[in-house]
Amino acid sequence: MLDADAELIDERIAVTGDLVATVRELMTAAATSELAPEELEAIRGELAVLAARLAERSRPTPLRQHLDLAAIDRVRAGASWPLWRHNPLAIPLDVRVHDGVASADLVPGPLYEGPPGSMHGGLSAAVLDSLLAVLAQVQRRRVVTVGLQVSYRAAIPLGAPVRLVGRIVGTEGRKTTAVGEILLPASGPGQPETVAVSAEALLVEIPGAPD
Ligand SMILES: CCCCCCCCCC(=O)SCCNC(=O)CCNC(=O)[C@H](O)C(C)(C)COP(=O)(O)OP(=O)(O)OC[C@H]1O[C@@H](n2cnc3c(N)ncnc32)[C@H](O)[C@@H]1OP(=O)(O)O
Repeated sequence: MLDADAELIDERIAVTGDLVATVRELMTAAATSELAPEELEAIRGELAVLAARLAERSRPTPLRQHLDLAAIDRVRAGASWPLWRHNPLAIPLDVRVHDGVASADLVPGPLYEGPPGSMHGGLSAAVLDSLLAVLAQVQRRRVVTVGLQVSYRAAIPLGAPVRLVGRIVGTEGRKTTAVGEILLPASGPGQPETVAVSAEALLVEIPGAPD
């Protein structure tokens, strides 16, 4: 690949990431705005123009950064992995892997609501699935999840920080078992974090290099 091509791809990845981050802000603002109906209708018209402009040239699926062998080496050296940066429907996570433990911080926003005021269980499952799949892939295995068992132990309030952690507990042939948790902050100094959600994933290696 020519240097100029690589620079263009890097620029597209960066600019699209920033664009999608702004779209996420827009999604929250649209869903929660209390402007007058006529103002909302005017804004909708402006946004429809922008949506059509973006769609003038498009790709079949979202842009994505590949967790390939080079990226895995960077993560193993301490870089975080910006998961789902380019898909506004998914929850973005900066995944770190240190001493075999994957972790990420998250503040559930208004769009993550399931039961009133707390996080949707399917979204909790999705973030843990993603975290554990990245962790397995950082072991240089290209994997998909074939099973995910989730236990909801405490509600996760919206707007407050939580911590995701995951680790691998077993590997047998093509199969990897990994466990993860979503932790609520400790209520005070010396207090433990509360496990709000725990999950166990079974991941199976599929042919091909990690990507
Ligand atoms: C950047 C990277 C990070 C990306 C983050 C996002 C990742 C999100 C992760 C996902 O959600 S992945 C999407 C959901 N998963 C799928 O779409 C997988 C669908 N399933 C398949 O495609 C096939 O089942 C699969 C290729 C995984 C396996 O089919 P194979 O024919 O190659 O293998 P086989 O069926 O022989 O299974 C291999 C082993 O896994 C076991 N296995 C397969 N499916 C299972 C299952 N459902 N439950 C329990 N065990 C299962 C199976 O018993 C066997 O065990 P043994 O080796 O001990 O015999």
